[in-house]
Amino acid sequence: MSTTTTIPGSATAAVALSGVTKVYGRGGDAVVALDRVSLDVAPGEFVCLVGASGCGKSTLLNLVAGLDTTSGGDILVAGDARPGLMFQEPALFPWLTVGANVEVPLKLRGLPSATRKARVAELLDTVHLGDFARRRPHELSGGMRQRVALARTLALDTPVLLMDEPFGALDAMTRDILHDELERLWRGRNAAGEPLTVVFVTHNVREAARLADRIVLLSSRPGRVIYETRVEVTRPRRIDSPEVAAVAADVTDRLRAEVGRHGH
Ligand SMILES: Nc1ncnc2c1ncn2[C@@H]1O[C@H](COP(=O)(O)OP(=O)(O)OP(=O)(O)O)[C@@H](O)[C@H]1O
Repeated sequence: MSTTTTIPGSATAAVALSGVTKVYGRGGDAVVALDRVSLDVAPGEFVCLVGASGCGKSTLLNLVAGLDTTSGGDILVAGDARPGLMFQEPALFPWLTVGANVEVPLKLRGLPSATRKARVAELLDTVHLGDFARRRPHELSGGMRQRVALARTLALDTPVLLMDEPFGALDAMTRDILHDELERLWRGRNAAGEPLTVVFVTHNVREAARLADRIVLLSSRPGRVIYETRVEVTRPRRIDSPEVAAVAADVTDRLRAEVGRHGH
């Protein structure tokens, strides 16, 4: 049915889902992945989506990204740009240098060469990879490759960043550093009056409590919003702080109860 649309100049929500349903397949084989999900994400807000495996988190992001169409309901995304999407795998072009990878979206946007070079340098500095422009992806660590992927996504100059378990494959220390960097970058954009709205999917409740303004818990399949909580812990946060642990414990209890009810 309907698909992603643009909200012209909307000041209220950067992303708005209204009664979104997604059914894969037909007849007896049909799988209801999402069931009437409604969710408004404010401009500049950082929302983490958590839920049991298979509850439809990736489906929801893919729908907002416009990679797939809904079976019912509406999704509205503010602004002209398509949302940027980042996955667990950085999916870089291995034959291109780091700089050339980041340049790809700028080329696709038709920007002139000098503008592209300056923007690539700026973006690589933002993710602390200013000295690595001429390297190739295989010469970098997993965390560095994910930073390149982040720089490439930011090159879209999108106001909406959709992140699907982006740090799920990284070790705890690297993930911790990338949490700090993402938070710094996101806060910097908001402080500069260029709001960056983030919808971040994770299995890791601690990670959600570390990063989110708001955590949204989806039920086991079919995914529905069953709980939301604002994370009031002062930023910058530490993943091992008692305040973050307390938020994570609350959400984990609710997630356990949900998984217990459904057996998955
Ligand atoms: N293309 C597809 N065709 C049929 N079923 C699908 C398709 N994509 C996803 N599904 C099903 O829809 C449900 C939701 O999948 P989705 O990947 O969105 O969940 P998820 O919450 O992101 O899972 P995980 O946490 O394990 O990554 C699952 O039962 C999945 O098997």
